[in-house]
Amino acid sequence: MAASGIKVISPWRLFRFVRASQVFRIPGVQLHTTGALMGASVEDFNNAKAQLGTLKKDPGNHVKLKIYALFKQATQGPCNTPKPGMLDFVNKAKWDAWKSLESVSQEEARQQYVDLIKSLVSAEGPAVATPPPESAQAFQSLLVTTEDGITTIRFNRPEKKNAITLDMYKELIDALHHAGKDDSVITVMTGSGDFYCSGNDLNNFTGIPQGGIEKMAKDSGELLKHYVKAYIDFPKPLIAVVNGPALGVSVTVLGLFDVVYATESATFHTPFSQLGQSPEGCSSYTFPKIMGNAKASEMLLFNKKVTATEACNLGLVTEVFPDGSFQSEVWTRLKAYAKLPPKSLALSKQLIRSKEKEKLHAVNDAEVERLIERWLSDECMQAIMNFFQAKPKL
Ligand SMILES: CCCCC/C=C/CC(=O)SCCNC(=O)CCNC(=O)[C@H](O)C(C)(C)COP(=O)(O)OP(=O)(O)OC[C@H]1O[C@@H](n2cnc3c(N)ncnc32)[C@H](O)[C@@H]1OP(=O)(O)O
Repeated sequence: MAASGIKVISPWRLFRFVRASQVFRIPGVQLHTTGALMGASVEDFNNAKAQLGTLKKDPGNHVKLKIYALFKQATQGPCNTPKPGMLDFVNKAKWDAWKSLESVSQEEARQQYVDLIKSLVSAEGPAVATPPPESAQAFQSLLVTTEDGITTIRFNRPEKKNAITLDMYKELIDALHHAGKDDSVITVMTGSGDFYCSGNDLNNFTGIPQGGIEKMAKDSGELLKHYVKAYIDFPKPLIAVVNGPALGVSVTVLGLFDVVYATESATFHTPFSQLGQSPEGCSSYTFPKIMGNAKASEMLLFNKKVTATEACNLGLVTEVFPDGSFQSEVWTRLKAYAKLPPKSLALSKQLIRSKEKEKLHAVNDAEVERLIERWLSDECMQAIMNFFQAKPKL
């Protein structure tokens, strides 16, 4: 169907509705037939063909078949190709549609084609200027784009190694909610620059706001809970493209992703005890489940930094790619994933997740409760002061 600029999908769905009737009456679309005798010019016909590509709504297979048949009839005259076999549903449906127009002249078919496209365009209402992408409008510290069925959420503070500020947590929650509802098939998280993300921005705990330090800890706890909840409840496949070192909360939530791809030089580090803190992102549950208690304890209690290959052997990372070909190999693969049937993907993910959603929410609540205490502890305050005074690298 390349010539008519349309694609017919799902042989089974097509078979079901085309089998019943070859009469094209299209509900919801009023045909403004200007009369076959007047005849549309070749220019009108070409314009209509171009307009077809601008339709925002999928007109459905029934209409697409009609468009196809009119296009063939207008450009080639009556159907003159052998009838496809009964089991070749798509080609049989197309052939039947074209064949059913054999008594229509080419000129008349051209006019009907033009009228049909006009009707579809006017059914969509007046053209509205496309707003700039939400990323450009709304987000300060993220780059969010949707292309080829993939919504990409990119941490975008490379000068601070993509550390997550309080505002950035809010932006990430918004971006995830939006991605969960948009028409993309998969969602990808990645980082700008040489880091994936250096975790919580330690400045989040340095200013003492009105209401005192207890209120700050409580508010941060609420924010963290919502942040992690956005991952637990995320309805579509969520894929991390770990382009460099990852720290703290950016590592712990990886246990809530469906797939994690990492470049060879990436590292994974959760230095909680070093910072006087405790695990979050449901890692106190997901890490032992993924890698076993002993290995999880090395990471979550004893601050062990693991390489991408080690993280892959532990089951936290799905696959590791050479640094040189990481981006091209991963994005080629993601583009192919985004062509899979979206509903099937989302429903399969939800089946997997639904078994333990309740558990994950309970773990999130418990982790946040513990962290609120930790943030008020001398151990934690001392660790943060040390970072800003001596700037020891983790
Ligand atoms: C709502 C609240 C929820 C809280 C949830 C809790 C989560 C827990 C965690 O996430 S724990 C992990 C916290 N992260 C860290 O402790 C990392 C601290 N940073 C470092 O150790 C190093 O900066 C580094 C190893 C990430 C990178 O070292 P490198 O030498 O390559 O680069 P610089 O140190 O020069 O970094 C460039 C500038 O970026 C600033 N920066 C980097 N990470 C953070 C961070 N997490 N918080 C604050 N600032 C960070 C760094 O200070 C440099 O800034 P400067 O140019 O102004 O000096």
